[in-house]
Amino acid sequence: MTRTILIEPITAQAFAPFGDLLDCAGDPDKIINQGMCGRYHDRATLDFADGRAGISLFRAEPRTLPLTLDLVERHPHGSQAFVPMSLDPFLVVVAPDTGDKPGTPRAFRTEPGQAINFHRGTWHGVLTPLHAPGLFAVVDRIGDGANLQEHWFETPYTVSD
Ligand SMILES: NC(=O)N[C@@H](O)C(=O)O
Ligand code: NI
Repeated sequence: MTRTILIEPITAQAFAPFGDLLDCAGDPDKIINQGMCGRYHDRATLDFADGRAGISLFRAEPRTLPLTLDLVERHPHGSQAFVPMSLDPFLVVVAPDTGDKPGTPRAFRTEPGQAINFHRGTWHGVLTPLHAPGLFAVVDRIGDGANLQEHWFETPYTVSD
C-alpha cells in the first residue's frame, strides 16, 4: 500500500506553522544603497537554543518525481534555512509534530527566488533540489552535541504532482 502526498504550491500562510517563507513579493521594506536596492527586511527568525548561527553551502543531487519519502528529521536546538543559489524551485517537505513523532507530511514546491527557514524543531525532509545545480546556502546551528532527530516511516510515502 502506498500513501501519496500531492505537492502544493507554497504560501506564507500554509507554511507558517512550519517555518518562514522568504521572497521579494510586493514592495521592499526599505530602499537602500542610493536607491539601487530594495531590502526585504528581517523576513525570517533564526532561533538557537545554544551554539551559534553558521552559514554552510550544500551542493545536493537533484531528485526526480515521484519521490519516495521514508525519512523526516528535526533539529531541536535550532532553526534551519535553505537559501537556493539558483533561480530554481525546490521541494519542501514538512510534518506536524504529534508529540514524539511526526504526523502526515505535507509537500510544497517553492517558486524561483524563494527561500525557506524551518522553525526550530520542525519535522522536515532533507534538502531536496528538483533542478541542477542543487546549490544552497544553509543557515543553521553550529554547536556541540547532537541536533538531529530522525524518524523513519514504516511505510514510505510517495510525493508527486
Ligand atoms: N544534515 C544536514 O546538514 N542537513 C539536513 O539537516 C537537511 O535538512 O538537509
Ligand atoms: Ni535539516
